[in-house]
Amino acid sequence: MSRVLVIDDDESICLTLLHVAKRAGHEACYALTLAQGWNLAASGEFDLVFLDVRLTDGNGLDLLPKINTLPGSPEVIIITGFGDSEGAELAIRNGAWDYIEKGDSAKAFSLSLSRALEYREQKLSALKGSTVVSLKRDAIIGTSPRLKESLDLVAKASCSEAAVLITGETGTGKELFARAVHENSRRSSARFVVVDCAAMPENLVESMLFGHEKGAFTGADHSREGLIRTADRGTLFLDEVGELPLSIQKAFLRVLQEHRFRPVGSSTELSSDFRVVAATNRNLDTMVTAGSFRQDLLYRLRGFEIHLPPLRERLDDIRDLVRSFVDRFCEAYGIPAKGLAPELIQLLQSLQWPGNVRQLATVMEQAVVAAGLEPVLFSRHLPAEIRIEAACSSLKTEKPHPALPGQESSAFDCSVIPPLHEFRETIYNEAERKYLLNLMGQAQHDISEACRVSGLSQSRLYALLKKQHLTSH
Ligand SMILES: Nc1ncnc2c1ncn2[C@@H]1O[C@H](COP(=O)(O)OP(=O)(O)OP(=O)(O)O)[C@@H](O)[C@H]1O
Repeated sequence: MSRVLVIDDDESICLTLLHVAKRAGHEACYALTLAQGWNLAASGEFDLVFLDVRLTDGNGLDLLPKINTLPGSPEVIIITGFGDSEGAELAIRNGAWDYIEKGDSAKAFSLSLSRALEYREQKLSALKGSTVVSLKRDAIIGTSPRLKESLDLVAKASCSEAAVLITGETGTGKELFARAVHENSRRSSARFVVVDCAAMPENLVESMLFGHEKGAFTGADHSREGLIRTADRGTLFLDEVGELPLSIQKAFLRVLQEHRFRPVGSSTELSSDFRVVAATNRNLDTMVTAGSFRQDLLYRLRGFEIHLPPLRERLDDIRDLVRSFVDRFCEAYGIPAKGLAPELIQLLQSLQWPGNVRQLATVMEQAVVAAGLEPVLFSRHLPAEIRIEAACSSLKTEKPHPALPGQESSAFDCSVIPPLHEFRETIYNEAERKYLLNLMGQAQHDISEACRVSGLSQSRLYALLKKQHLTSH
């Protein structure tokens, strides 16, 4: 059960919201002035405040920053009258959870209330369960239980000297976590040396890792220190370790065991006190079975294994990640910080994210650019392909279910319902694009033929192709 406060000078609105909150099983009370409201809110006992904008004794938005600094930092939903939506957008930018209009139905009030309280519950339980408070993790964003399990392992691995293997899909943050292991270890003042095993030409891998003497091979004009030596007293990060050629795997295993190696063309052995952290998005066990990865090396690398979950399995983190990316890109583009509409977050949480956090960052950069100076980011600012994916995934979640007596069965039963005009526009656009692709394919890119088949004029056809970013040839 949560505690809800309504601050509004219209008593009928207060009573409606009180009823909505109580029916959902929460305790609720109301205040008809800002002064009274603040007195109640300052007790710090509320989880959620419904806050009107225009009250007889002042503007609700002026109270928002004060409410945000209260110890329990309750969620705030702004109640707006007709024509106040600009102020409401500003409110979201300043930390309000959502805004609702006075004319909205009680169902809309109750939906907004339950979403805000659900978010709050997750936020509080994530804070409570935080066992890794002492870990330096500045760049790693997220509080989901799945992410925290991985952070716990970082904390454990950082206290040890054992090798660490970080696994996970592309873009899940493997390099970020590898850096966190280094930064939290006793080696943090020495270097973190990245070896991109996928990007090293096979004939140079050995000399890049072990170094070489002058004249060791054609083109070796100078002797060069290898990356293993550079990582002395620090951490050697083998990114994409699954791509390491088999011949080098054998030599590297020996270095891992003895911490001694011989640069190419040298007769002297050198030593290096490095700690290895490796990462891969491949299944190394399968590679071992297939004979393309050495079992003994895998055994050696797996001192600690940290698996990073894909973003779709920790959707709770999306909000914080988006907040951080939007702030970062606004700063980079020199535009004022933006608020985030809850419907934007819900849409982002409905997607699969095959490129994980990296893909989310790219999408948010595009959205920030598209929104320009608008103060709040909405889903309409997202790139078209993302909105289409969301619309299609909501179509796929359609599940036939018998209608309850007196209730119509819903055509699109999905958790994220976009506004109808947005949904319609997305589907319409997708259909139009498919039509044009088929049309141009069938007409073999002959414009006159395409016009004949479609009944479109040339100028209209060109305009449509341009709109859909399709070429006419
Ligand atoms: N939890 C996170 N918090 C903040 N940023 C993150 C997080 N996870 C990943 N990123 C960002 O996403 C991008 C990709 O991360 P990173 O390069 O570490 O992924 P990766 O798993 O090593 O990817 P790949 O397998 O493709 O090399 C980086 O810009 C990184 O800063």
